[in-house]
Amino acid sequence: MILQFLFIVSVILFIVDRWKPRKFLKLHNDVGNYFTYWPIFGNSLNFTGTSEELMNTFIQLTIQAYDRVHKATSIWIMSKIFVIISDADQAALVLESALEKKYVHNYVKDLFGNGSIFAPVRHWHRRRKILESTFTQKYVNNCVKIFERQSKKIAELIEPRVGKGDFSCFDYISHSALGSFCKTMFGVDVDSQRETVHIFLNALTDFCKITTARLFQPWLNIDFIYKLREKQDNNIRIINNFIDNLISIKKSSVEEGNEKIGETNKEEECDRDKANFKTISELVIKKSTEIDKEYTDEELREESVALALAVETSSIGTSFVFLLLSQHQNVQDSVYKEIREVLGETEKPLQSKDLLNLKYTTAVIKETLRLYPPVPLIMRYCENDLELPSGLVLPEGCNAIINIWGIQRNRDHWGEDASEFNPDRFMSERVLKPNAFMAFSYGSRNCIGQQYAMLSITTTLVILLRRYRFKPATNFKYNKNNPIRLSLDLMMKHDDNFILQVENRINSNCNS
Ligand code: HEM
Repeated sequence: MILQFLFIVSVILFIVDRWKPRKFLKLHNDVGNYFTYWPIFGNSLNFTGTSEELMNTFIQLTIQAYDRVHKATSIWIMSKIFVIISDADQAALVLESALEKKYVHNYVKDLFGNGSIFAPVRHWHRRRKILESTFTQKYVNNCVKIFERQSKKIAELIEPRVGKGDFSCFDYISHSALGSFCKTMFGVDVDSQRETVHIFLNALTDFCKITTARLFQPWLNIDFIYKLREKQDNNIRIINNFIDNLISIKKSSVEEGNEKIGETNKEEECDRDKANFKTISELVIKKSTEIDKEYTDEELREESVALALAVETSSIGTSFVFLLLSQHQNVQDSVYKEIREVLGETEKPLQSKDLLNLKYTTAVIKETLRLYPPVPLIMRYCENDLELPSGLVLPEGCNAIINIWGIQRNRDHWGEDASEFNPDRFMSERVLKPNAFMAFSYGSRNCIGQQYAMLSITTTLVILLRRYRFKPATNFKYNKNNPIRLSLDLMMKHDDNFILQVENRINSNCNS
């Protein structure tokens, strides 16, 4: 029975493979790649293997793109064509004109529904309007107190790791960022629930891993063979339960007149009152009511799950910054020096205006996100024919992959030293090509949380660098011949889980 089914499916796929639309065949002819094409599978067999191998395949496609007329490659994922764009101007046009994320939305909708990040455009307009009115610079400035408190908790938690050799900083950072998110989104403190947070973050990571595998290897969607649906359903259940629980705590606290918001303590409440702090959930509900009708619990959950994923992106960015600082001691010294000069010796509460004055620190964060963008690619769907500046036409119905990784390392935009870590390039008045920095994307569907992410990363840097010096992990010095190992699972991470070492600054010799 199974064999018969597989035979019929193979015949159908073979026919589909032979009769691809002419416009797509022409597109592949104009763009193409150097990989082997397999009947039925197209290039998708190149995307099997570990998350690290997937990232390496992607890097190879980027290198191929640099040598091609349109600075792009095209791949067949079974019978679907994807054009991978590695030039800033070509990408900018696609990001401005093609707003749909149809292909990827199909794979993630069971979890994110119409949550803003992947939402179909008909839902996205309203969601974007609501979020945009919330994530203003003014609002984000008020979140600094929460970022500061959470970062101090990381500082306490890593204390036992001081001088004890290699450890991964990622889990500490990611727990803390989720803590900030739960506080800013719902006013709920989850710090005492480390195990629940851990299970939630693992489910989110596993969801991304399975989704990425399925995106590039569509046969993994045959559930009765691969049994991934059950795993994915379990991940979704864990993630939704966690968020639903936060929503219900928030709701009951509102009903009880904000008497007890989660496990908020008195001192924190006092701070919140001072800043007249409203949670993101309060603001989005208010805005949705003003626009048309109040967010349902389901809408609020979808948006919250999307934002939790976005916050995980920020944790990855923060961890890359620490990884690079551990490798570049001179840069770490300069950041520390700037922190002392701008913020002084005493540990006054941090103010966003001071953090925004940390120009070199900001340059270090941007340079890190340039070389190691946590979201290295974005998929968009072309609903109409789209002519790019190079003359290439992306026909209606094809998918474009914006190769943020490739654009941010393209020598045409960044010069011959494009793959070197040099924060000074963001200190100069004139960045070589401003739209080539796309870590937060570009155009009307760009990242809403850019200021939130930048301030939260800066706060964590300030708090941890004041107290600690970060050193490379044993026997690990990266260079051209020994690059940082990367993995790709919707987001890009360090495959060795951001391993480094930590010392007390007070005891370290270079304390200037
Ligand atoms: C270093 C951290 C971050 C990076 C690198 C990043 C990057 C991105 C990228 C590449 C996109 C896709 C945009 C597109 O499709 O064109 C995006 C979308 C988005 N991000 Fe971020 N993000 C970060 C942190 C955050 C944070 C902390 C939040 C909120 C708390 C956030 C909220 C969003 C939202 C809501 C969208 C969807 C925007 C839309 O579709 O209109 N992001 N982000």
